[in-house]
Amino acid sequence: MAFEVTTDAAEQTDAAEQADASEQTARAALDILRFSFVHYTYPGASQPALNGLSLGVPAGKKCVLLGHNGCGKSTMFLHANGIFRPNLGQVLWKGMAVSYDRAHLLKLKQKIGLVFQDPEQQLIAATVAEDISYGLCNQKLPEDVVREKVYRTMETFGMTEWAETPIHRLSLGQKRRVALAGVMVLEPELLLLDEPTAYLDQEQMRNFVQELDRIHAAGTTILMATHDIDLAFAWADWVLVMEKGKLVLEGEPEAVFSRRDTLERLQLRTPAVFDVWEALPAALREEIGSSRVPRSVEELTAGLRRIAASCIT
Ligand SMILES: Nc1ncnc2c1ncn2[C@@H]1O[C@H](COP(=O)(O)OP(=O)(O)OP(=O)(O)O)[C@@H](O)[C@H]1O
Repeated sequence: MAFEVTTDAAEQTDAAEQADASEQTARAALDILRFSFVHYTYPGASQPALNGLSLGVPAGKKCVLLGHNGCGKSTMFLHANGIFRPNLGQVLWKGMAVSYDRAHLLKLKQKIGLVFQDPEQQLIAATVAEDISYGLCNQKLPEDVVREKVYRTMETFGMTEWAETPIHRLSLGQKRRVALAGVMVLEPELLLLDEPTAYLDQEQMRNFVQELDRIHAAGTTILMATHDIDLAFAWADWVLVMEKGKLVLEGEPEAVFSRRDTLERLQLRTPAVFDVWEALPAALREEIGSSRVPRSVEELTAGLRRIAASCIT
């Protein structure tokens, strides 16, 4: 199901409004993070970056955040873990309004890990091991605990051999992985990733997505901002779409990408596999036998190969 978010009351009947409201209330209880009517304008800017943003991140899901350049995705992330404070409205963590005193913010930053778009913004220490230990040292943990956690994380991320490597010697893909490891070492409950796959090659992208799936399987909710529509469709189980600082559409991937009119208006394309699937004759789709649209070209090709094989035998 996809929910199109409209602020025009005239577009909604009373009954639909009531159904929407109870649906929203029920869903809000399942959200790990919630934005409630958040407004934010950068100092000196003429337009708001967040313009009454209300959205929820459902606990336990793999979520993507889509939207045109400048629609407010990064600004939303900076509000999520308290780096920015709304001019108006509220950010809620597990149903509780975020409190902006130092002690609470420090705790919030452990629970909500943010990986920036540009790893250079995040990596500050001289070597990989030092960088991964940075957040733990800030928590003033005993040295042996820090060492153990850093080693375990480097092992999980397959980077023990880089421990003493200077950060500036790493490739972009490697820097991205170190930045992710530096956030994951703090064991956040929610991981926010700002365009993590931009400029990665196919192999790096596959490895990165596998790492995310492992992180998610271990119990972390993930919200990834991306411009990669095919990745969004293949990976996510919940999709949020923003426009001009507001949420305009949300739902399961198939439902969201069925809203062609809305997506066209937002100048967002549909996933390639979605278009190919819709162009196939209904009989062929039935024969492939999937109860849902295949999530990737590989999945669709596997279905077509199965049919081709059964025709030959
Ligand atoms: N430091 C800043 N000062 C003033 N305006 C800013 C600043 N950072 C962002 N903005 C403006 O705020 C709006 C939202 O920007 P934001 O970076 O959050 O968008 P985005 O959706 O993450 O974009 P992209 O997809 O290009 O990364 C844009 O209009 C942008 O120009």
